[in-house]
Amino acid sequence: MTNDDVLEEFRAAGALREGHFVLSSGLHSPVFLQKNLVFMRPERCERLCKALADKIVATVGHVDVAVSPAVGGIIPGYETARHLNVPSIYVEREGGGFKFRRGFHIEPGQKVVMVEDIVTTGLSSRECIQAIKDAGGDVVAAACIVDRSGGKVDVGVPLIALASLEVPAYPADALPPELAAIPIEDPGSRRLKG
Ligand SMILES: O=P(O)(O)OC[C@H]1O[C@H](OP(=O)(O)OP(=O)(O)O)[C@H](O)[C@@H]1O
Ligand SMILES: O=C(O)c1cc(=O)[nH]c(=O)[nH]1
Ligand SMILES: [Mg+2]
Repeated sequence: MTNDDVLEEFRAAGALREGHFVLSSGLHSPVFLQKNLVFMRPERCERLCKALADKIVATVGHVDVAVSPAVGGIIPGYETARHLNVPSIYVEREGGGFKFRRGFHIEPGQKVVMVEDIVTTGLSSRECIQAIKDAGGDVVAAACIVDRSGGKVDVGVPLIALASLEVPAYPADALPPELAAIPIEDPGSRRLKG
């Protein structure tokens, strides 16, 4: 799948949103990829994740397990694991950091691919990779559907992105005036309170 093919799945699902969004990292952006509107269609999710699984195998060969960061990573992690024919587990936020819960665990030395939905600064990916390493896993690669950094982020392991885009994102104190004039949406789960 090309970058355009991937973007077309987002466009056709109404998932390429324009406005004023605060991202998981705290950066502000005029564009948001509302991946859930893509993943809610099993056939779209399957096309993207099969292509991602093929790219993972072509890049690093066999892995033992796929691990994703909740919430956004769970569905693409599961679907990618299905095409890799490996188990799919996830970490979730507890007291700020990512933790394995629900009986999920890593066998010592297992080869892990960390599967994210969207990468912007790579912060969530790095946090997830650290949790996998702390649990004894050997993280051979990270993978994502869209890398919004255009290949610039460093997550400490090779990052396999199905599509790579450069999307503008600004610190809160450096907003262009046309963005500052639009009301803010905060669509992610990082700042959700119980
Ligand atoms: O590369 P980063 O700067 O970390 O940004 C990308 C992360 O942001 C989103 O998650 P978010 O924390 O918004 O919650 P969600 O998974 O529930 O959407 C997305 O799912 C990635 O995990
Ligand atoms: O950086 C993010 O939080 C982010 C960006 C994006 O386009 N989509 C998303 O789900 N998260
Ligand atoms: Mg996420």
